[in-house]
Amino acid sequence: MAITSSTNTIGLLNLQKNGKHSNMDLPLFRSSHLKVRRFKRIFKCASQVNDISVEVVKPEIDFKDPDWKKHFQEDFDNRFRLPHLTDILDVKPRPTTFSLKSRGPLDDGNGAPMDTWYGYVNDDDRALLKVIKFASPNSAGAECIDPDCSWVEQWVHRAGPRKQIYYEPKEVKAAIVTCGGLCPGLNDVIRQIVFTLEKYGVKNIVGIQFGYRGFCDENLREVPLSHQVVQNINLAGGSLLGVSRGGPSISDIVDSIQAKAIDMLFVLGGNGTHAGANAIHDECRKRKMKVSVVGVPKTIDNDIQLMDKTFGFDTAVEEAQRAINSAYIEAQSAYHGIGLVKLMGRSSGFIAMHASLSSGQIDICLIPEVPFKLEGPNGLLQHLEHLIKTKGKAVVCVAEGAGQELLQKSAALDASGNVVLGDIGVHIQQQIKRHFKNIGVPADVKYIDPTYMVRACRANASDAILCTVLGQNAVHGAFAGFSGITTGICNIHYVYLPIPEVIRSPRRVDPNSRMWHRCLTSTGQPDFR
Ligand SMILES: Nc1ncnc2c1ncn2[C@@H]1O[C@H](COP(=O)(O)OP(=O)(O)O)[C@@H](O)[C@H]1O
Ligand SMILES: O=P(O)(O)OC[C@H]1O[C@](O)(COP(=O)(O)O)[C@@H](O)[C@@H]1O
Ligand SMILES: [Mg+2]
Repeated sequence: MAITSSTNTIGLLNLQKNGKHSNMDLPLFRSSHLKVRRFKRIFKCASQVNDISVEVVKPEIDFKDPDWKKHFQEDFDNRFRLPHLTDILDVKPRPTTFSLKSRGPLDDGNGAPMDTWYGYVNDDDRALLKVIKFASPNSAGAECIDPDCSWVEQWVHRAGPRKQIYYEPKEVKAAIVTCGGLCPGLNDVIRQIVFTLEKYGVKNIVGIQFGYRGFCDENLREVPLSHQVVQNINLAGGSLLGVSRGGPSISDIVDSIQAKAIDMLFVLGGNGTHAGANAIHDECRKRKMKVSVVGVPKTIDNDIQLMDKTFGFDTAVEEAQRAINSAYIEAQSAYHGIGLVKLMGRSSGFIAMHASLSSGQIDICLIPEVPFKLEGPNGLLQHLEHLIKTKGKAVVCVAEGAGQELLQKSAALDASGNVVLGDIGVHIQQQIKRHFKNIGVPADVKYIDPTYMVRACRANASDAILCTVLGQNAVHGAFAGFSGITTGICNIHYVYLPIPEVIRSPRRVDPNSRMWHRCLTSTGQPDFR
């Protein structure tokens, strides 16, 4: 069993879903029973399964053991150890070619490092993963390892350029691939990866077109990338290389990596893409290939574990303001106006929660993590009736994954195996219209679905900076000889994390967190249960 802290976990959940067994980490303590019940509810609504049974397997930590913290930390260090080329290959380090010490305009960035530049990260540098010491398991959002909520330091590896590197830059062929759905900032990351590779002295940089598909489709050629090609790509949204879902098998992808003689692969994508990247890394290791696979988490939904946020999220929240503001204006200008905005968020309601909070115009925010009822005295429709009576208008923001249990279930999957969700926005719109018609009160419902507008736009300033740092750190990680890692921001410090730790489960809004409570305080909405 893995003793993990990614979600303050010390127990393992044995889950039976539609007859199949699987294990999942489960945040325990505060009240295990409560958490199990809540988890069951969240899981049911996120995965649209009815047949689900949950059993908590006894945690393996013996808290009576005076050394339990030491054991926990050893286990943590093992899990967060970064896979390195030297684990399987006899490769020797060499002095880095990356230095920002200027040697004049003719310098090709390919000389020896300057001893006097103190810009390198030491391999033993670490950043703290958790920074709050909770005094009680009942503190809001408490993440506890033991019942006393003891403080245990959890250190992760600091990202950045190392003094020693494991590749000869002139011999390196580096490839970049972007997978999954679009996200603001993809081009910014591509651009920074290319700039940084060139700074090390890499000449052979290519883009793989349309996600993993581009590895094996003969019609999709490698795109040569250089400073000149990527110079202005950040000015537009989307991905210069294109994206896709689904694609070839891992073994075919690795065959292609071998055939194309790729040494470094930079993979930009979400949970699914990272699962693929880790499988590619494993297969390369099995074949004893000297390849560094490094991820940069891309998900507008912000659902990657352990990170403060993923790039594109801020932009999405900002872009969503325009839709919310339009919904508000429509609602305010109509007699008994109800504005309804659907935002992305397959299983995590971060965009809806943050967009609601920042707009200050939302009366009701609905997210996948918090189930709600439409009907009945505590239902959403009753509350809307109240808002129309008292304020004459209402604005609702719903995440696409919210309330899925209210819709007809579908077994449809997209090419990557993600469940195709029912349209909760359309459903709520219809139900509101029906309800007000039934009670004989006029209501003017305006539904806005800005889904693709929100994610196809160019990164805003703060995301552009995040993309810059992550793109650069991805290259530093590959030159440092790591593989099977991803780059992120943790407590405003930049770190490398082993891929399996960030994709254990999607990160979700904790309904007990201060942020969700702030959102409820701001909207003033009751519990719709
Ligand atoms: N478990 C997995 N193992 C290997 N590859 C995967 C896995 N899940 C998804 N992929 C691949 O990763 C790519 C992107 O996945 P998807 O779920 O669509 O987007 P995201 O990476 O944003 O979550 C697709 O090409 C898909 O085939
Ligand atoms: O219509 P598409 O391209 O499948 O994308 C829709 C999905 O993309 C998302 O933004 C997440 O995409 P990723 O997992 O690729 O980051 C979801 O919120 C949404 O369900
Ligand atoms: Mg995904």
